This record gives sequence, structure tokens and C-alpha cells, in this order.
Amino acid sequence: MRELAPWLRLIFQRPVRLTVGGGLILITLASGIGLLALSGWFITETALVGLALATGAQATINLYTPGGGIRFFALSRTIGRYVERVYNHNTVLRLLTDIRVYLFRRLATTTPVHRSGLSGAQWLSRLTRDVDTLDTLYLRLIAPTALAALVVLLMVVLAGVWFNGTVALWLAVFLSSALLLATLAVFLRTRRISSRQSEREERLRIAVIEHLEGFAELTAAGRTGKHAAWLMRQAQQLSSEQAKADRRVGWHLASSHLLINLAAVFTLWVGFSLFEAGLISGPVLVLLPIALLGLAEVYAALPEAFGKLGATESSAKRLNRESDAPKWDGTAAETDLPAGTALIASDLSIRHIDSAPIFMHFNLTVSEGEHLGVVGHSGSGKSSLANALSGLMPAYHGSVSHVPLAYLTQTTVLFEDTLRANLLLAHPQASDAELWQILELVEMAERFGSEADKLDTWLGSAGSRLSGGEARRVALARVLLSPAPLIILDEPFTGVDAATRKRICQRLEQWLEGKTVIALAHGADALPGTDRMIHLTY
Ligand SMILES: Nc1ncnc2c1ncn2[C@@H]1O[C@H](COP(=O)(O)OP(=O)(O)OP(=O)(O)O)[C@@H](O)[C@H]1O
Repeated sequence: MRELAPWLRLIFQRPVRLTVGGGLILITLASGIGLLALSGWFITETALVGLALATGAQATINLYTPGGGIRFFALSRTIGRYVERVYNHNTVLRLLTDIRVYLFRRLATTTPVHRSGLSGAQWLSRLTRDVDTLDTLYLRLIAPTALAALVVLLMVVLAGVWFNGTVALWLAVFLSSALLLATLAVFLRTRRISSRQSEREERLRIAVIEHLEGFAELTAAGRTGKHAAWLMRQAQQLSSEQAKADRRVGWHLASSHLLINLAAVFTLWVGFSLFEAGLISGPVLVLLPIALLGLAEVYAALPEAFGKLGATESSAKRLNRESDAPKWDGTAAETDLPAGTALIASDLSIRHIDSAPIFMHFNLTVSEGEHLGVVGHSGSGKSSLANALSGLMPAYHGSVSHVPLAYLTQTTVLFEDTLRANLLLAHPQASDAELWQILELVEMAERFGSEADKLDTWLGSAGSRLSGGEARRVALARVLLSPAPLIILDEPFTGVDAATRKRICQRLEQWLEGKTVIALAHGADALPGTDRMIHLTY
């Protein structure tokens, strides 16, 4: 339950909404039970009066009060259920918003390196499936359990008032045992299996996404069928485990219903002797057992909800783990930068999680306006250095200070939006003329000039409507547009042919005049002109 605590605290930040929602559920449930009990009472009363009249005895019956009561309960049940559904669904959506905002806020303060530790499919699972299990915690578990306990208490009190203390005591034993069977016992019996299922389900979901993403590679390797068959086996295993969990839930549901029915038979049996002794009337005799049968509706959804609590716990655990990662404020200190300096790295050591350090005691000073080139072969640590200098990767030791910067990461990131929106991210105030100018610089103006929508051309998911080299040049254009005085470019020309690269490099020298630049690549020919060059070796 420790795992659920932060989420429960978040949910209970809306006490008024939760109380009103609970009250509406109570009205609906109480109306259902009231309708059943009053109808039973009324039918018995009319039958007894009918019998009395048939034997020639004098008897009267008040048709209007109970008839009115039945109509009232029928209406309050229908209206109550409608209002309750609308209101509580609204609450769930609000809770979903709270949970997502809370989670996004916490994730936003973790390091980008930590966030990139999970694949897109894993994040998808966290942000949809895992979050969805938490937003219904109140509606599926907390409210129905609390209300079931309240209704049980009410029944016990009524049994004490209408029947006697012994009946009330036995009812308390029957009904609370049924409640425990439908809640805690189900949870304990299914906790492990449900948590395992949740892990398996996530693995399967990720495997399916990877299957679809890697379809071309699997087809080329002739492994599509085998991989699909493996997925099917995993899915079948998941279903057979689910059936096992469902059986356990089913048994608990049946047992709790059996206890409720036994309680109804018991009250009827004791009620007969009380009726014979003239202590209660016939209609009151049937009222309580019938109300007890109505209790089954209150209990009905509990076992299934508690059967999934183990999975909810696992989801909470995963979300807690992701959001409890090291915090990151996203900015490197700009203090202590001597005049005329754009970046200082002092005694910098960097390492990836669970790996040996890549750089140890690295010192670097970049002057304002300097154009620094960093070259090194694949795996020499260029991107790790760029991440550390830009602050995306926290220093394992030492520190980095720099003036505001724009950073072209090694991975091309374009958003599913228009060309204009993608470019304006770096400089929201840029005019259309400036956008065309920068597109001209990276030789993309002609490409988009021939599109019907020009700057409003839709780039598709992750820039999927562009070639690799085109997407790279749009990403480069975005960074160049930024007014930041320091620009870091990691492999700026990936996927761009040599002739185009050469032409862009020539234009870049003019554009970057006055700015500080750190550009990284495998060789000097893939970089714009530099004043100084660092060669990384190991
Ligand atoms: N997330 C990671 N976790 C662990 N090790 C990593 C991670 N990313 C990179 N590395 C390792 O760090 C070293 C430096 O990688 P880096 O990507 O910085 O090199 P690079 O010079 O940019 O290579 P390339 O030119 O191929 O992009 C490599 O040995 C790489 O395997």
C-alpha cells in the first residue's frame, strides 16, 4: 500500500467531489434496496389482506403510502444512477488530469538521460495503461467498499430494531465475512498473479509495438511468422493466467453471495419464530430478507475490482520508480563565467548509468565568438560530451557553466506539426521572411516553396514525410534560428550528401559570425569552419 500512498493523497485532494460522488452512489444503492424491500413488504401485505378478505374477515390496506414509496424509490434509483454516472465520470476525468499533471511535472524534473532510459513503447504503457488504473481507484475500490460497509451497518441496525439483537449480531458476522471475502480475501488471493499479469501484459504490449516498428527488418530476415507465433504464445499464456485469476475472483464472488443468501434464509427462519410469537408482522418478516438480497448488488463489482488491485499496485510502483529519478532543473549555472567566455567545463567527469566513466577530469574553456570543432571516431564520446556540455546529461563530477545555448542533438527530433511550428520552437517571434531565409541557408526553401501549404506544410509523425537528410536540415535550421549566443551542433549533416553539405557549410560561416559554436563530427570535413579543433581518442 506504500506504493499507492502518493496517488491516494493526490486523489483525496478533492474531498468535496469525492463525498458528493459517494453520496450519489449511496442514494442509488439505498433506493435499489429500498425498492426491493418495500415491494416485498407491500406484496406480502396485500396478499395477507387478500387472504383475510377471502376468509370473510374484515381487513383494510393503505395502498397509497407504500405505493408512493415504491414510485419514489424507483424514480430516485433511476435519476440517482444517471446523475451519479455523469458526476462520477466527470470526477474520474478530473482525477485523470490531476494524475497526469502531477506525473508530467515530476517527469519533467528528471534528467533527459533518465527519460531516454525507457523506450517509446514503455513510456506509452506508463502514461496510458498505468495511469488509467489509478484514476479509477476511488470509483472502483474506495467508494464501493466504504458504501458497502455503510449499508451493512444500516442492515445490522435495522435488524436490531425490527427483529432482535441476536439476529443483528449474526447478520453482522455473515455480512462482514461476505464483505471480507469480496475485498481483502480476493486481493490477497490474486495479488501476486495480478501483479505478474500486469508485468506480462506490459511486456506483450511492448513486444507487439516493436514487432510493428521492426516489421521491415523482421520481413527482411524472414522472421515475421516466427515472431508473430511467439507473440501469439505469449498472448495465450496471458489469457490462461487471466482465466486462473478470473476463477479465483469468481469463487470469491460466489462465496460472498452464498453468505448473503444464507443471511437472508437465516433472517427468514428466525423471523418465522418471531412472527409466530406475534413479535413482528408478516410484511416486516419479508422486508429484511428481501433487503438482504438487494445487498448482492452492492457487493457485485467488488471482487473484480479487488482482483485487479495487485496490478494497480504494480502500476503505481512503476510510476513511482520513473518519477523518483534524480532531479534536474534543466539549466547550467551561468555564474562564475569570466567576461568574454561562453562555456567553461571544470574537472568534468561523465559516465552513463552503470558504465565506466567516458571522460575524467576534462577541462574546457570556450571564448565568446570562438568556433570549436570536436572530432573523434564512432564511440569516442562526442555525443556524451555534447550532452554533458549542454546540461542534458548531469556531470558525474565537476561542473559546466555556459551562456544560453541552442543544441542540435545527434537524433533528429521533429514534431508532428507544420514546418512553421517546428521552426518557431527555437524562436517564436521569427517572421516568415526569417524562416524562408534560414530555409534558404539549409537549401530547403525550394523544397517547401513548391508545396501547396508552404510554411504550413505538415511534416508528419516525427517528420516522417521528409527524407532523413531533409529532416536533418530542418532540425539544423531550427537551431540556427535560435537567438542563443552559443550553438552546439552534434553531427549536423547526418544523411546530407557531400556537395550539399559543402555549400551549406560555406553559407554557415557567415551566418554564425559573432556566435560561439561547438560542432562535433567524425571528421573535420563534416563541420563548418573552426578556429580550434579537439581530437577525441581513447
Ligand atoms: N545510454 C548509454 N548507456 C551506456 N553507455 C552508453 C550510452 N550511450 C552511449 N554509451 C556509450 O558511451 C560511449 C560514447 O558514446 P557516444 O554516443 O557519446 O559516442 P559518439 O562519439 O557520439 O559515437 P557516434 O559517432 O557513433 O555517435 C560508447 O562506448 C557508447 O557505447
